[in-house]
Amino acid sequence: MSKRKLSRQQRWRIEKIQAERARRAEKRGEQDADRLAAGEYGPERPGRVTAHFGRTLDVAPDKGDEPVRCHLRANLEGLVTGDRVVWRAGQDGSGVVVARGERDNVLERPDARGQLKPVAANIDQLLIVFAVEPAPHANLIDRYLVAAEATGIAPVLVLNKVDLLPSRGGELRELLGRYEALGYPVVTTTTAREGGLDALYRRLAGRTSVFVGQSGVGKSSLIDRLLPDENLRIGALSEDSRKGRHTTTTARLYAMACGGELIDSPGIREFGLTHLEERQVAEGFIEFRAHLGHCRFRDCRHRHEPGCALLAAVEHGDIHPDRFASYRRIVDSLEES
Ligand SMILES: Nc1nc2c(ncn2[C@@H]2O[C@H](COP(=O)(O)OP(=O)(O)OP(=O)(O)O)[C@@H](O)[C@H]2O)c(=O)[nH]1
Ligand SMILES: [Zn+2]
Repeated sequence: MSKRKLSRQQRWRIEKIQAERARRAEKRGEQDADRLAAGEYGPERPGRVTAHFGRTLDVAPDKGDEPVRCHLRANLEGLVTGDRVVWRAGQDGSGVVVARGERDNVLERPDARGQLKPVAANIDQLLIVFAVEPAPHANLIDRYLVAAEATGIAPVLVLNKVDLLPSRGGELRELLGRYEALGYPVVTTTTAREGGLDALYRRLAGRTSVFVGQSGVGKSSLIDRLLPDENLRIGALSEDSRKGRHTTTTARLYAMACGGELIDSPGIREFGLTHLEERQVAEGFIEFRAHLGHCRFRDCRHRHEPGCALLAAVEHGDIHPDRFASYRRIVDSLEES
């Protein structure tokens, strides 16, 4: 409908609504200005959420700074650990978060009802930890990689307990070589030897990381070494839980001595294959991407279809048969669930 066709009454109503909006915005601005003038809140500053409990957040003004306990301005929702925010300091040592910055990415986990909920944001890398013992199945590594690819967060493979590796490296080294050839960074670690984490420190420096992986691979052992004063922090956590907060599911952002930041919670470590579409699984195998969309049938499921570009790529040695078998297993497991 063109403007000209609006009746006088409609025009009047629209003008009235707009005037009301402008008046309210002005009033809000005045209130903020008043408070600022009265010294109630300091100027706007950047910060990053290091923990959150409902509408209360901890915000670190800068890397490694002691966080400031903040509340959320009424119109803000859904902030998570790792979010970049704009906040203002109050006089009593607390603060108010007034805006959320753009997110590079967000890590989601299913809640009790199976619905995906964001738990952390702005993560540079997902460190997928596996170990010489319990030995990883290639399919398990692929599952993690597919899930990581679906989040858009760069995965890094961390092989821990290399002190248990036979001197020649054996099959596991060969397997890792295959992932390196696909372009995935691989880092080896051991907590059993001096200097066993040096390569990991270099990987962590200057980035925000999350550790994930199967039980028993050594995540806690690694994180204990990265956060030697974590006991203090665990103390802080139990203090929060006495107040009845759900701290066990709260992700926290820690500054590490090696210069990087770590986001961790028990829930995050269990990150795995969530609800994915068959398409996403295929796209999660990075070497498949060049071939996707080239099958004869648009709805090809890459099983026995004639003219399937993926099957042809396996035939020509462009896709490793183990990776293709792994893809099949993951797709089949989606159907079962
Ligand atoms: N030999 C050897 N053992 C290690 C190494 N790192 C960890 N371990 C041992 O592996 C076992 C499991 O380590 P955790 O750190 O508890 O593993 P986790 O991944 O945190 O396991 P969950 O808490 O079950 O998720 C422990 O007995 C550790 O002492 C390592 O580099 N070499
Ligand atoms: Zn196909």
